[in-house]
Amino acid sequence: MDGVTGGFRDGSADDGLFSLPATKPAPGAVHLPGHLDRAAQRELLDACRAWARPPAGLRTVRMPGGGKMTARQVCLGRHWYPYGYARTAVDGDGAPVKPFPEWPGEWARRAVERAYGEPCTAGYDIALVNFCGEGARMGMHRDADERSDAPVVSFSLGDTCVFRFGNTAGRGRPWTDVGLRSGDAFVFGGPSRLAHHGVPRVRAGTAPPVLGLRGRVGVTVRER
Ligand SMILES: O=C(O)CCC(=O)C(=O)O
Ligand SMILES: [Fe+2]
Repeated sequence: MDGVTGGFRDGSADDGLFSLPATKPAPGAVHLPGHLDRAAQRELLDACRAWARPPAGLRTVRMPGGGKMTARQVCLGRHWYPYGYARTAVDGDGAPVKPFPEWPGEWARRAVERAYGEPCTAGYDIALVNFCGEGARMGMHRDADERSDAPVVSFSLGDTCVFRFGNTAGRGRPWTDVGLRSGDAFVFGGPSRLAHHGVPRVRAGTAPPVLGLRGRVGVTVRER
């Protein structure tokens, strides 16, 4: 058993919009289960499939220590590399990064408004799309390369993952393991904006069959 908050529910059920309660694993961190309905999930996944194509498409990220990230990534708006943002895929094919369309920013603002119950005017302009195939994971890290303190919004598609949400002091405990299912949103801002987080596990085969996706896609929307 993983120590997953609230347990895992049947990934084949379509719970519809807003049917499950939001939870707050840390101050400023809000999990919104079932935030995107199936139609929105398909729309976002179709867009991710297009964004993943070259030029400046899905790539393997090499870390300065010599390791490789097991999640593969494509960026919109600005290209993230360890550790900064560039206008071109500096550690990929060198092509200009694809533009960040207005709509994922609008989706992110809506998620923040629902999470915090107040208007959000953040000028979202970057998305990092991470694809976790078989066995991929993401180590504990902070999203610290943005100048803005606007909340980060993560949208989940495909297989359910364990999202480990920790603290600002370091990579270790205390943390809370949250099961993120396809369609969930997770907002972290305010005192949790620079909290460590990671994806220690993806549960293979739990994606909604209608998406036709093997693995998990996480889309994080940020303001530079
Ligand atoms: O996939 C997610 O939900 C989070 C990904 C993440 O932490 C990141 O892109 O920095
Ligand atoms: Fe992150």
